[in-house]
Amino acid sequence: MRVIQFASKTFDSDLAGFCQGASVPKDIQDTVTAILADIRQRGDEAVCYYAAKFDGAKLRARDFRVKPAEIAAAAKRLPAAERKALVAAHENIVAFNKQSLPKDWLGKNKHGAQVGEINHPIRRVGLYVPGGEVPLVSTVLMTATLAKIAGCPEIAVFTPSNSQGKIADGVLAALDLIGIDEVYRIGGVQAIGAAAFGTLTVPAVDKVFGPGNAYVCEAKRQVFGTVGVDSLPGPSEVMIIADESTNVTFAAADLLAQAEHGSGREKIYLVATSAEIIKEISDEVQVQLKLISRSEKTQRVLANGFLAIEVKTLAEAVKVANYVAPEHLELLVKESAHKGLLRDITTAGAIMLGNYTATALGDFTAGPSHVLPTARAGRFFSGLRVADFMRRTSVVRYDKASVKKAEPVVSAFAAMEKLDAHGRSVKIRAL
Ligand SMILES: NC(=O)c1ccc[n+]([C@@H]2O[C@H](COP(=O)([O-])OP(=O)(O)OC[C@H]3O[C@@H](n4cnc5c(N)ncnc54)[C@H](O)[C@@H]3O)[C@@H](O)[C@H]2O)c1
Ligand SMILES: [Zn+2]
Repeated sequence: MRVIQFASKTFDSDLAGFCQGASVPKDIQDTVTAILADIRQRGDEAVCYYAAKFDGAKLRARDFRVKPAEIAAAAKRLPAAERKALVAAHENIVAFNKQSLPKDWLGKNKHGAQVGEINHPIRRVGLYVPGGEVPLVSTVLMTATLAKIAGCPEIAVFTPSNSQGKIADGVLAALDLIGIDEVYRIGGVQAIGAAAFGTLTVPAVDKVFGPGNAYVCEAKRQVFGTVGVDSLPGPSEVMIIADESTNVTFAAADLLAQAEHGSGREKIYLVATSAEIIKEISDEVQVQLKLISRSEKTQRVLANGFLAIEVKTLAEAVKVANYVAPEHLELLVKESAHKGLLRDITTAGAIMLGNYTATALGDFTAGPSHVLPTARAGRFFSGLRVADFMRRTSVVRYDKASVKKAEPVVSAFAAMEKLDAHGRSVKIRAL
């Protein structure tokens, strides 16, 4: 862990330097470029090669697609309590995300012409479900549920297998629950490349979604333009803003929870109003580290990806949060400060309010998608919503009366832009 003070002369550059560590280094960028080029050229053959290299899985192209019977069997095997959890989480996710289903609208402009917007689901979407370190069962629900609400006709899911070519039962059971049967047991850069460029076995998609490690995230960035991509959700981040009212045990547990993802590139931030609070919480982190099962990988994040920041006021904490744009932001501060912080913090992916709101509630079951921007992309991206699975077309209809009203405006623009044919095309309708 590193501690810096907001008041220090080098604070801005220290913070910038630490955040820079969340961006993708040149060697990963180059690796990704090379793999994508190979996938584009050799298709399935290259996918097999990289699945063997990175996941240890000996797959033939005809093994990529998971058979319906395998999905059904996994769903059947899932213990009742786990199935119940999937259903409960799904209910909250559906209820939350239905709220943001974009609506078509039709109105009139100042000329009296009809104007409006219509929305359509994106025809074919590719969802990435991480599975390198641990199978992210919840990511199935946090992406596929939204795609279903949007009404995407084709939903293809990509997730890495283990070295035996197997996918975790929970992931397949979640897909079964949502009713998705196009599933490919391929992950990493090779999955993103196959989804974007298409191969003989994998038809190309129109947009790729979902979180992943630095390789997956960088692959999505590089295929942007060939296909659409969502918010570049990379290795997890949490920032906790703490004051004297913070529950130290809870705060330490939440820092450890996001450090445990295990890709090793996760970032955790503790912003506190005194050095004592920082010491109490970071000591407690060390105590609780002994209680969790993934402690070795988590320790790596604690050593390299843990920044504590001492501030004098919550106004300073706001400045830090707005710069970092953390994926998850826990405001474990006195209740009287909540309203002001919600007003002033404008870049967080998701805000968790009050001592009882663990980030893990949002990860699994609260309702909003856990697919959230990282590495400061929260400055310009928001968390995944149903609208991201849709595209919009604007519609305009003039009649003779309204075109007459618009003609002088068009003629003036046509003259300014020296585009005679534009002006003429409207003038002849207004005669
Ligand atoms: N931001 C969000 O919304 C969000 C949500 C959930 C999870 N996450 C993050 O997703 C990440 C999941 O990472 P993961 O690693 O467990 O799974 P992953 O599926 O994202 O990545 C695994 C794949 O990475 C590839 N890979 C690994 N090492 C490589 C190398 N040296 N060269 C090329 N390719 C390589 C392999 O193909 C492997 O299959 C975690 O960091 C987690 O924090 C983010
Ligand atoms: Zn998490």
